[in-house]
Amino acid sequence: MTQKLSIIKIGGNVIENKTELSKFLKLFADFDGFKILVHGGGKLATQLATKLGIESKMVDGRRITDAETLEVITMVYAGLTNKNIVAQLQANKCNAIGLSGADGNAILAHKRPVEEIDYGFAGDVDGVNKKMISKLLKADLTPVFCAMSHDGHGQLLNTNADTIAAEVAIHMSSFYDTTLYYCFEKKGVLKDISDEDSVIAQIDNPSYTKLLSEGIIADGMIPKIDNCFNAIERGVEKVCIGHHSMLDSKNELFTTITI
Ligand SMILES: Nc1ncnc2c1ncn2[C@@H]1O[C@H](COP(=O)(O)OP(=O)(O)O)[C@@H](O)[C@H]1O
Ligand SMILES: CC(=O)N[C@@H](CCC(=O)OP(=O)(O)O)C(=O)O
Repeated sequence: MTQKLSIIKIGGNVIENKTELSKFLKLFADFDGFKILVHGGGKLATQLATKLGIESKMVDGRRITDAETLEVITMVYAGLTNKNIVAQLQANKCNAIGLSGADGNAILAHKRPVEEIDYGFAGDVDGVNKKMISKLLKADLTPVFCAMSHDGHGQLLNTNADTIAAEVAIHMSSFYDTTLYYCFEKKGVLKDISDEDSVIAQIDNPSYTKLLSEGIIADGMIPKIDNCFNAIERGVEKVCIGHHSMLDSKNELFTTITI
């Protein structure tokens, strides 16, 4: 029987809130089975960039990553955020190991070609070192990935954390039955953004098209759901979007994405 693996992504609004982050990390540490954590941290990067006098530019939810911005995000994602999360997981008796995509050649990418927009040092994923990651899991280590990949020629690249989570889940699904969880500050995909309890239980391709045309799904939720469909279409068993308390088995209110 194929073993189960959970890939869990935690969003930037939770990372910024110390109390909520610590609640989430406790749930994550107690979560049964093989697991991998992927974290964002875009908001913290924007805050540090502002303090340093560097303007942050986003296009369609993606950061334009020039050389200075790459330095900031490396400090924030692979440094401060990743190491704080790992230390807190260790305090919860979860033997976490923090990784960027360069560590152990975990996530290989290429710099996004310049078309209408030059995203700078933004990476599109080409491959995931599933053998290395599997060895870590079997050694009882829990990988914690930040939103960074590399090109194999010495260049670090910025890759959206939702995409890192989907790509890791897709590649690991040749070894494991994988479930991908997108955890954030809301209870799921909402029918009415002002009503926290209006969670849509299931979204498939036709209902997604309708929700998009009605403007119910917008902003950062669009690339998130695109990543969900990509994952389901490429071998991931199950994809859920929900509150960061979703890892509590008592919590049954969240959104499931199906084809
Ligand atoms: N229908 C919807 N239901 C829930 N959130 C939505 C919806 N439409 C847009 N959003 C927005 O999408 C955001 C989540 O996307 P994003 O900020 O990229 O997530 P993350 O915090 O995981 O990085 C929510 O904070 C919310 O403002
Ligand atoms: C290319 C790109 O846009 N990368 C993202 C990576 C961080 C991220 O995805 O963080 P959240 O999950 O908290 O949004 C960025 O720099 O904002």
